[in-house]
Amino acid sequence: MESVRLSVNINKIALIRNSRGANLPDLTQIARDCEAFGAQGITVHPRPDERHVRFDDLPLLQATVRTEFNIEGNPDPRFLREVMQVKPHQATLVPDGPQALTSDQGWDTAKHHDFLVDVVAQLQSVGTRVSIFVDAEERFVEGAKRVGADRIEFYTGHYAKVFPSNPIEAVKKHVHCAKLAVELGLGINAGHDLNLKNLSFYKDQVQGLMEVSIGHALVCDALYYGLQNTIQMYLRQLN
Ligand SMILES: CC(=O)[C@@H](O)[C@H](O)COP(=O)(O)O
Ligand SMILES: NCC(=O)COP(=O)(O)O
Repeated sequence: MESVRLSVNINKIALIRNSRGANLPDLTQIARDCEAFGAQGITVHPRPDERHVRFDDLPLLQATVRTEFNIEGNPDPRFLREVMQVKPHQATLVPDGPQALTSDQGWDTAKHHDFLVDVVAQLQSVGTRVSIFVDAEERFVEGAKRVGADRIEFYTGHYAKVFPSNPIEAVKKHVHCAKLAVELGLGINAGHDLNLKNLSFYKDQVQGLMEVSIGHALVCDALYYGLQNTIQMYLRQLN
């Protein structure tokens, strides 16, 4: 069985860089190093205020990343234009509003059906695989299939909150919806607040999981263990 791929989200590295205005740390070097340390993908999530990764980072990262480049975000006109120019391997559509502190829910794929059909088709027309960020609810998974997505990404923020007190309850809907996604022929990614404590349980329970994207906890762990060790520690959870 293939192991689950680790895509490192480097938004928080960009946040540090932006706090001083110069190019330290160098985001493209970080992406290169993450890959050299074992990351199987690089994820970024440009937001309208560009407080993390900026839109002008995207072409440089596309030229740098040798594994899989995944751009996440709300497909407003600017996001869609920039991502279609860059043509990453994967785009993950996330419904965050412009003021969102961080992602806190997935799409209502029925309510936004027509919009998503259009955006998914546009991105696929330039060769980009499209994943849709959803909560683990049957109706949202079915809706993702209906809009033509290639994959779903399960929002794992709620899982991460409940996991410490009740891991089985926390993962229940994900296990169920993953089976449905596999039946529907959708690939499965997952992310948000995954960490060294909750990752291996999630991976063991959720059959069909292909990829996780992890940023916040991984960057926090790297402050203590260093980036190379930390990436290896996350990879061990996935193998
Ligand atoms: C969709 C998702 O969960 C991630 O893209 C996350 O939102 C990134 O987090 P930050 O932008 O808060 O680092
Ligand atoms: N798609 C989730 C992601 O990229 C990272 O989320 P987090 O680990 O920063 O919470």
